[in-house]
Amino acid sequence: MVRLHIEKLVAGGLGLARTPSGTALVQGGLPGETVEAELWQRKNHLEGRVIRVLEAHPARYLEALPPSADLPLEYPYQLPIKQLLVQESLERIGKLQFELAPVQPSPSYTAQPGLYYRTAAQYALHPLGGLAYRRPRSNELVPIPHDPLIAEPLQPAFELLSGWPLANLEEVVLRGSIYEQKVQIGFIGGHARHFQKTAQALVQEGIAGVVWGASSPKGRFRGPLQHLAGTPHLLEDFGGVLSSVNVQSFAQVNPRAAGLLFQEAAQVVEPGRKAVELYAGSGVLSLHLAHRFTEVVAIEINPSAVKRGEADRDRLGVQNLVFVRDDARVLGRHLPADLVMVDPPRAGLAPEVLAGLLEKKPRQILYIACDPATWARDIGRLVQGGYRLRFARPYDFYPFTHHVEVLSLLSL
Ligand SMILES: C[S@@+](CC[C@H](N)C(=O)[O-])C[C@H]1O[C@@H](n2cnc3c(N)ncnc32)[C@H](O)[C@@H]1O
Repeated sequence: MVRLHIEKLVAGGLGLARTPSGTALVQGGLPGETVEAELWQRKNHLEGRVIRVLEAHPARYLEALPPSADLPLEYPYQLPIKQLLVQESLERIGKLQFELAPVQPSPSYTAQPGLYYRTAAQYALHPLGGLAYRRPRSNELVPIPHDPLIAEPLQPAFELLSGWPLANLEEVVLRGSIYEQKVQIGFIGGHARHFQKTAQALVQEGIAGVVWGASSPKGRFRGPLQHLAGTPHLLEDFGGVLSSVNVQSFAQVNPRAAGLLFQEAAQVVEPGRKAVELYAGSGVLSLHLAHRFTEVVAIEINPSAVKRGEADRDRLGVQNLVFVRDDARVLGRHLPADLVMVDPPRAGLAPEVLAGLLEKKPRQILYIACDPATWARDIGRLVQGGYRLRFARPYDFYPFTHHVEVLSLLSL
């Protein structure tokens, strides 16, 4: 066991500390804290985990939070940490000196800033009843009697499920809408036919809809899926664009913060003839930008997201947007374009996408990222390939966690 002083948080939410044997990256401490940690050797650095906090950060948040909340600090203190984390990722991984615009805080949903913002959450079922979280990087189940990160419309559903007998299930998923003040539930695992009656009873209790998904090694809702009861989707307001959301496909979990990002994205790009969005989900970003282009193509792999996007487009009367259900790696077929927008999963851009961008060289690339490390890697490569980074701003979509979103614009 060693005593360490945590200097700062780095990408991945790990605390960086210096030791006589080299740099250590530890899980569980906050910048400025003195901790006792156990360490082990990784390739070229030490890694570890905090066992005890010896001198806590004066603004440490002391109320109970779920284990995913790895930044337990009073809200205003979280923001400079995220700003620095993105800035340092860009310098260390992207090898770029560039001054970021100041972090955009999450808008408040209640009188308590930073809490009650998430409109989606997944829980495991504790063997002794109630909902539980899997501790990050382990299989340990931690019971959670209350989750102050989920938005208010999800709270009654959380209570209901906590006391409901839900045998033979692996996970429950919640997706709510602040706009509609309603919630959908997803059941994962077991057999759909065992949950028909439960689903109907939940709808009678006020749940808007229930969907079942088979447990699949490919991931949540990547196997067989069945709609069990109630409505198939909800509407949510993302910065003035009403977009459909459902439990089984991706949508941003902090709608007000995402709405601000989409609005700023629409302002920072130069208008043009054609825009292509890769990793488009249901195309909320394209819907925000469509009026600035003659033609917009949104490419997304998930069929449910494409279906929702097409319905949203028609409901909103947007006529210059087409969806293509395909892999982002086919981007070459849709270029040239004046703008390519990307919002990839945490792994960042697929090598084929990066190569396609560098070959076809669209004039502008709008890059939205949920992982600063892979974003910085990709930005570094695009800059090496001739682009200039023009604008980048961290957005706090995920208060009380180390996660941070980035909006950025590159051009030739
Ligand atoms: C971070 S989400 C962004 C969605 C959307 N921009 C939004 O804000 O709602 C990433 C999206 O990429 C999609 N996706 C993942 N891999 C893909 C691929 N290889 N080709 C196309 N879409 C992909 C996922 O289904 C998901 O909808």
